[in-house]
Amino acid sequence: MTNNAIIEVTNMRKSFGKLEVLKDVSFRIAPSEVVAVIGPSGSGKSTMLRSLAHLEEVNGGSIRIGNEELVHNGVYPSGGKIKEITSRMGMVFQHFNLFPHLTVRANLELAPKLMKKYSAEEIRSKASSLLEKVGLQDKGDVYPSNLSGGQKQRVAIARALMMSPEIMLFDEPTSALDPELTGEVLQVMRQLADEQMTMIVVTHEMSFAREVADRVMFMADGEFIESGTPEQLFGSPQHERTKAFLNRVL
Ligand SMILES: Nc1ncnc2c1ncn2[C@@H]1O[C@H](COP(=O)(O)OP(=O)(O)OP(=O)(O)O)[C@@H](O)[C@H]1O
Repeated sequence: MTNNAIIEVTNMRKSFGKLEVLKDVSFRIAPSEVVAVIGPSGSGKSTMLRSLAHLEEVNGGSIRIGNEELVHNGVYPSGGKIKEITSRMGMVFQHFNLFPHLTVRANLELAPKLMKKYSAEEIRSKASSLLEKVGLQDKGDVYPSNLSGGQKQRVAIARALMMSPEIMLFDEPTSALDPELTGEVLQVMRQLADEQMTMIVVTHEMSFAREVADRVMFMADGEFIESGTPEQLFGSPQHERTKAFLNRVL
């Protein structure tokens, strides 16, 4: 898998001051793979994901996206290279992060307009088809404050898809939602998985990890302790820490 991995992380380290949050993290993700990252609160899952999207800068290690290095042995490239690499990834956050002063449609259209990636007409038609894809074709003119949490998160997913990412990163996308609204978001994510989108999903949603992920990675104290298919990880976890965590959450 080394050569065809779409994401390759090698010896990634990240500290906040004296707090070592990621300790020598290495993993590879294959194209179209759906990986769920699970683990206790504070174990470094968000930091790992945010580092991939360059929302945090690591202190050491390398991150390769496709054939390009976002960071090599802790050193970042200069110029527009970073933006070019991170534009291949879309990210969805726990708290949606929509622009409150923009309509749903304007939220979708902002980044591609700024990046001048498509013509105005293409942007409009892409926004319409993505709103339809997430079941919100009638909400284009509405402001985020008038949407439910589940609807906001579906807008956030559509917005991330506007730039035609090759990889989608989800940071606990359903954690801020009322339980009855998680289903509609997970449904959209399942559809993306079915369409062969490469996805890394940090989640507390064990049913999603079990049913949709190709692979589940268990993180604790800034390290990946164990990784396997959902059957392996949930059925016969090998490490005591994985067992203890699953006993607590299942
Ligand atoms: N910007 C920051 N500055 C200082 N410390 C931080 C920062 N971001 C995260 N941390 C700390 O890093 C550790 C890991 O946080 P992180 O959010 O990555 O964990 P997590 O596994 O995603 O947790 P959760 O499941 O609760 O979201 C925590 O101790 C957190 O307080």
